[in-house]
Amino acid sequence: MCTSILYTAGDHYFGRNLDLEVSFGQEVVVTPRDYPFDFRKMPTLNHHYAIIGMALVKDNYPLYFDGANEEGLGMAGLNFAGLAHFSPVEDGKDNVSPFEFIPYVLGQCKDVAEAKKLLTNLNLVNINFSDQLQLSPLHWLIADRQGASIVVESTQSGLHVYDNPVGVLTNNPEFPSQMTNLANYQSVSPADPVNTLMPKKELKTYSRGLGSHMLPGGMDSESRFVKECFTLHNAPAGGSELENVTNYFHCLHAVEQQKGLDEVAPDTFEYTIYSDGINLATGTFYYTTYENNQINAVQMHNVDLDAKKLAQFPLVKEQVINNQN
Ligand SMILES: C[C@H](CCC(=O)NCC(=O)O)[C@H]1CC[C@H]2[C@@H]3[C@H](O)C[C@@H]4C[C@H](O)CC[C@]4(C)[C@H]3CC[C@]12C
Repeated sequence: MCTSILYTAGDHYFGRNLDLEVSFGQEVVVTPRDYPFDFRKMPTLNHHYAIIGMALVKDNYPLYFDGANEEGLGMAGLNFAGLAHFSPVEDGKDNVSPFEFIPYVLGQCKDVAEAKKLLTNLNLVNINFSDQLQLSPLHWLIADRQGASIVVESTQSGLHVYDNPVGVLTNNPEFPSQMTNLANYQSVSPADPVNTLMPKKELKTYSRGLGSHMLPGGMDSESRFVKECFTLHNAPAGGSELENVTNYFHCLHAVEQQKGLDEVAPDTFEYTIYSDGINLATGTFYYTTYENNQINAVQMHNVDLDAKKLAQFPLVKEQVINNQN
């Protein structure tokens, strides 16, 4: 499972938890402006916006899991198993495979409004990257540095682009169903509850935090969607980049999966392999890994964005303990 968010605190911060039982060997990858993006059915993009994000580089092709471009448009692919449907190539359509979708959008669009325009003739097609790396059943969260966000889902009933008023995406069910389910949790609150159960009787509160007693806490995607909406929309805005980044990672880590809690096969557990976030205004990309709670950063503009080669930063996976004596 995965969770992706857009946190607003002066600047906008975008990223995700990647929850899975196996690692693909992903790293932080910057694709400079003149690094050609070849597409199977669309013309090559020889010049495009530079992109920073988490990717697996295969045969010199950056297979992005999530990322953002130099204009502050971000995008993340999350599992949408059993519901994602990718079609055959159709003449007259913009035929793009899911593995090309992040470079296709981030390479050309500076904000959500431009992305929406680009998507009007899109057909997400069932073309594998290779026999070894077949299509993943994904849906996507796209967000920009003005705070707009949309969800893109390609299902049996066609391509759907939804405005996302909450800035959160997890996995199944479809986005509109997740939004409908939220209504069940409207009374969840950081404040003490008001006794509407028996208004004329006194009920003593026995604990702090009772306003969130009904908040779901399961690993499943519906529970994480509700929990993250509550966490994100009650998170304070910090007064500095350091405070904002700290708050941002608390929001993501609130729904992280620890090893041992989500068994996907006998004795095999999905866990939060990494959490990442980019300040969409400055291009600083931050991440933590399961093994290393320290926040690491790669600043996109410290890389030569006119270079000819990809810039690759292997993840720092070693735990760092600040020994005080
Ligand atoms: C499985 C995860 C999504 C995490 C998630 O939701 N997990 C588990 C669950 O819910 O079951 C997705 C997100 C991005 C995906 C990768 C990217 O799309 C890039 C690449 C695309 C190729 O078609 C397949 C491999 C490859 C490398 C994908 C493998 C599966 C990834 C890593």
